[in-house]
Amino acid sequence: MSTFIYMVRHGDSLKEGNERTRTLTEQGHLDAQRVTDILKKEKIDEVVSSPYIRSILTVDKLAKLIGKDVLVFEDLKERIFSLEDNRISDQELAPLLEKSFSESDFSLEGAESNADCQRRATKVLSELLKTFKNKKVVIGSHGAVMTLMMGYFNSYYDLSFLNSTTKPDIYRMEFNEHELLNVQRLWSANIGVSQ
Ligand SMILES: O=C(O)[C@H](O)COP(=O)(O)O
Repeated sequence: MSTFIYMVRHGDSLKEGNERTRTLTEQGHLDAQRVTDILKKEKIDEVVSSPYIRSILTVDKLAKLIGKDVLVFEDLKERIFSLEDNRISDQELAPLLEKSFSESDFSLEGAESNADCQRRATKVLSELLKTFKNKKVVIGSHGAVMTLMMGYFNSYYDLSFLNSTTKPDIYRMEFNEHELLNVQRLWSANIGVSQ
């Protein structure tokens, strides 16, 4: 038996407003339905999420479908890039990520480094692998924290991987206990779209 973790990066989100409460765009909501359609075939047992609304909304339809509540873990939130409550701009984020993926302890004043974020999020992931051994668990997540959790098990999941992912995205990780056996991408933007 294996344990399956499904990393789900949230869908397209509104760029204005508070980092914690920013919601999905119309496209983001449509894609959350596609995420649900893809994952309903997987016979998921549990749905957990980052506390940020855009992640919860991306996996919430699936949780409802399987009759579960979304279990929210504070330490699954996105890496804290700056002390500001609002979104860091793409222009500021790109060089910050470059530096962070080459110096894992680097952070802006008072914020988190890649190493800090990876430590707290993999602690939760480790607990989930123990608590839900041999089950299938969906995690509503974000680009950086998802990459750092995946990178903990395999260094292939680095900045180039992060830059290659989409919003939303889905990766199925198969574990034997705490050993990562393989990863498969399940998201395809064309699923459910008539050609
Ligand atoms: O997944 C991510 O990269 C973060 O949550 C930020 O995404 P957003 O700025 O599109 O919400």
